[in-house]
Amino acid sequence: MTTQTLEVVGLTAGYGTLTVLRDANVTVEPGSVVALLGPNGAGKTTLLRAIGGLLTPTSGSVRLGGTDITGRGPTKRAAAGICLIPEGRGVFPGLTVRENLLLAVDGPLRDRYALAFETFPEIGKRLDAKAGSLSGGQQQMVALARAFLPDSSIVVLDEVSMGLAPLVIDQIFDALEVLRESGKSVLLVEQYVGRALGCADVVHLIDRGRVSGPIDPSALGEDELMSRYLGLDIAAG
Ligand SMILES: Nc1ncnc2c1ncn2[C@@H]1O[C@H](COP(=O)(O)OP(=O)(O)OP(=O)(O)O)[C@@H](O)[C@H]1O
Repeated sequence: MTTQTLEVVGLTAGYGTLTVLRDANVTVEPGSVVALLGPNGAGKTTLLRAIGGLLTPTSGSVRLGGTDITGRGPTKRAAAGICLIPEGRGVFPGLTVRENLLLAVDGPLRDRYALAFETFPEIGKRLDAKAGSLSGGQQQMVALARAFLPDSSIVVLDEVSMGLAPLVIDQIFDALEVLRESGKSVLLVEQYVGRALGCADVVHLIDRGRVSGPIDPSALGEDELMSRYLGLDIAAG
């Protein structure tokens, strides 16, 4: 599947009468990694949910390859290539790894998940284990496996490193490079600012629902980023 440009244009969204996100503009170019950084409650998850079609905005649009997809639900967006990996381990602990993986595909598991198994060999070896018996890191790899499917072209990740040991976080960030190298684009929300700056081509800051314009992370060090825009209690991983 060819990766297309994802555009969030003038998006305002919230919950009931609460407006969380105001006039957000974010563009994810094909093959690029875009990081969205900001404090707790700023609206990061809300933006990702609106991109995934889980939340209907009050105004603005989401466009894929120039086509307005704002009115499409999550299933159609997934079919169009948008792969949302939500916060928390998105696995069913009582099902085996194989059963978890089969939820997202038809057809032979080994073919469809070839890139995922190459990237995370331990999950390919544990297909018959209950997902709940795996370590937290391995469960996150199972949750992430969908991102490696050939039909996932834009991968949207909400705090994938949450609660994981530093070595596992290294593995996950190496895996993001694999995604990029395979031609996919990545939009990620990440609490570890240093890690996000290390892999992102473009950064957007978000504070109280306001999203900054695109920032070139190489032009801005982590300290400057933190002090100029955030002033947050964010751990530098
Ligand atoms: N389902 C909901 N109903 C009502 N308010 C919500 C709901 N989900 C989130 N909110 C509120 O919207 C605001 C933004 O939440 P959101 O989860 O988008 O922030 P975030 O930047 O992802 O924060 P965190 O880092 O804590 O996940 C918060 O004030 C939150 O309380």
